[in-house]
Amino acid sequence: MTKSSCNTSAGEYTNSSPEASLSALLRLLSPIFTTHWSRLAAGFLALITVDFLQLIIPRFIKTAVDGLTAQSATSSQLLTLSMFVLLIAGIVAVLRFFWRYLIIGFSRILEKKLRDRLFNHILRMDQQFFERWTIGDLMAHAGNDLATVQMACGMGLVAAVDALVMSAAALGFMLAISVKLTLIALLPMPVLIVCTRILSGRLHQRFNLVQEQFSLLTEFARTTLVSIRLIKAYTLENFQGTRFQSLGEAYIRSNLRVAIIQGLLFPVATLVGNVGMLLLLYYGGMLVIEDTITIGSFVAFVSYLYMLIWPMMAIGWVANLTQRGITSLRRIHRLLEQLPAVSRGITQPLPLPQTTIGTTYSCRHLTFTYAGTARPALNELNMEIGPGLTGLTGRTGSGKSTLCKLLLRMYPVEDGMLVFRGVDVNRLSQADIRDCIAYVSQEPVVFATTIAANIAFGRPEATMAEIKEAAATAAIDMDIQGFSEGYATVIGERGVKLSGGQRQRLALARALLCKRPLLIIDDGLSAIDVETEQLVLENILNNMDGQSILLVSHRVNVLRHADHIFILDNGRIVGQGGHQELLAHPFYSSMVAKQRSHA
Ligand SMILES: Nc1ncnc2c1ncn2[C@@H]1O[C@H](COP(=O)(O)OP(=O)(O)OP(=O)(O)O)[C@@H](O)[C@H]1O
Repeated sequence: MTKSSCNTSAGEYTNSSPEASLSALLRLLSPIFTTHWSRLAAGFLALITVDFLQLIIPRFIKTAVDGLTAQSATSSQLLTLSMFVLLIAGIVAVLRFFWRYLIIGFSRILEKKLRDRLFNHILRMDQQFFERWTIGDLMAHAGNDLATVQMACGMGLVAAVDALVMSAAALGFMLAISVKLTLIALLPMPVLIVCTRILSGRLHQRFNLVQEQFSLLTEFARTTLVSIRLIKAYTLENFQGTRFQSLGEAYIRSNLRVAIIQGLLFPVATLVGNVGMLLLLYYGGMLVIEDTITIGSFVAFVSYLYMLIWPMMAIGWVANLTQRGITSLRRIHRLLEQLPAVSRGITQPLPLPQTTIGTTYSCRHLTFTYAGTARPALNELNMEIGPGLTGLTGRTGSGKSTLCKLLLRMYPVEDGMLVFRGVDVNRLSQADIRDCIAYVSQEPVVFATTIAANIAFGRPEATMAEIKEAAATAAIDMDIQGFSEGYATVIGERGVKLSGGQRQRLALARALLCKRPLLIIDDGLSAIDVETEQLVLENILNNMDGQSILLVSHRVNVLRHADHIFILDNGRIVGQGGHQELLAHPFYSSMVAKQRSHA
């Protein structure tokens, strides 16, 4: 892996990838179409049958009207014709249900399959990806883009086929009655196509704006509720309330702008259709007077002209839907094309060496620069981690968390810089390495579920006894017993029912339960008082079974237990050794002095 791949720029993920060709987009959809071809075929067969049956009805009406004008129609003939019309209407109703169920159902299946694929793909991405794609972008892909593709592959396809069949057949019937009259009646139709194209384009734009306004509104409500304590502390209730109100007003305004277009679309179509009807009435009437066509043909012609209005509108609508569907599919395709930089180039990972002794991790001249920054966050680091307790300390911003994230394979590193159990990490699968590591982050992540479920997050199959054992090692068991519902206590959104120290110990219990060979605690005990921290550490050390622990801390009374301590400054190792040795180190000795005076 080259250096440039470690410094992937924002453009590499977002803009610089060439636009996907239509054939690439088709390849994305074709497996879904192929799997469900029989469902689609049955749906379109029902749709086309409905179209033809609808086209037959005016023929019956023509026969009836001609019979009536010639005064040759009998009541039994009229009854038979009515029964046929009724029968056809019944079949049309049943078939309409089926085409909708089959084709629109297919478009929902397609949407679900794309959504599942997208979701699973996003889950596999690395940290660099999440720094470049915002949650808003990803939600837009999962929401708007998928909905647009679903619409294009559902109603868009229906409208296209429907418009094609209906317009071709209606035109055929109209031409059979009178070529001249057909041409005259169709004169206003191009206006209808253009109007629908323009109006439906505007409708989509305005509808997108409505969706954006709605996202803003819900995101604002979400962030306000999440940070409610901060808002109360700064007495920002009125301020937030006013901002919410103005966002709500913008949402209403954009909805009204949509309503204007919707209000215009059908009246315009009817108006243009009626102009056609006006021409038909005059010229068609003249042809009846001249006896060129019968009254029945005239009536049938009127029905066919009405039937043409929808396909003509559909042409403009389908063109917009297709255009939007392709744009959305391109965005989804671009997202699916992204590969986690961490595993880029690893086609056949080597098997992970199995070992009974604690996991060893080696950094060899490890240098790492975050994308978009000039200065390396880690510079020429050489260190060995494990077995036993390894301490890591240093000033804030010195690169401690960065090192933890690299060990967790959240970012790519150059070949040979990180070696796990004797093998270059770039030759191993990311999942294999992560399966060996339990991680406690600086900011504990807790879920709005029970305490037991929070602890068992990494091992959902763990027994209650195991959960309690991990909680006892993390010295949180007593606190949990204090809650009226014990381990079944639901801890609220982001663990509001717990103190900062309790949340940290909960996160630690979760990591301990996984019993993985390497435990990384990135300043994960900082919110715990010194005595409890001491107790937790002793518990962990007493329960160690050949494991390796990397403990990031600023506290000497914790670090003193480490077999080896590394001191980082500006991304470089500026000191290392045991507690006693480091007492002579300026940074370490000043830390000792400060903490002694605080005690
Ligand atoms: N995602 C990122 N993108 C760019 N720079 C980053 C990113 N994360 C961290 N940095 C920078 O890398 C440097 C090291 O940060 P890091 O979080 O590793 O420090 P730390 O030693 O863990 O600090 P602390 O003790 O405050 O947690 C800092 O200068 C920080 O600004």
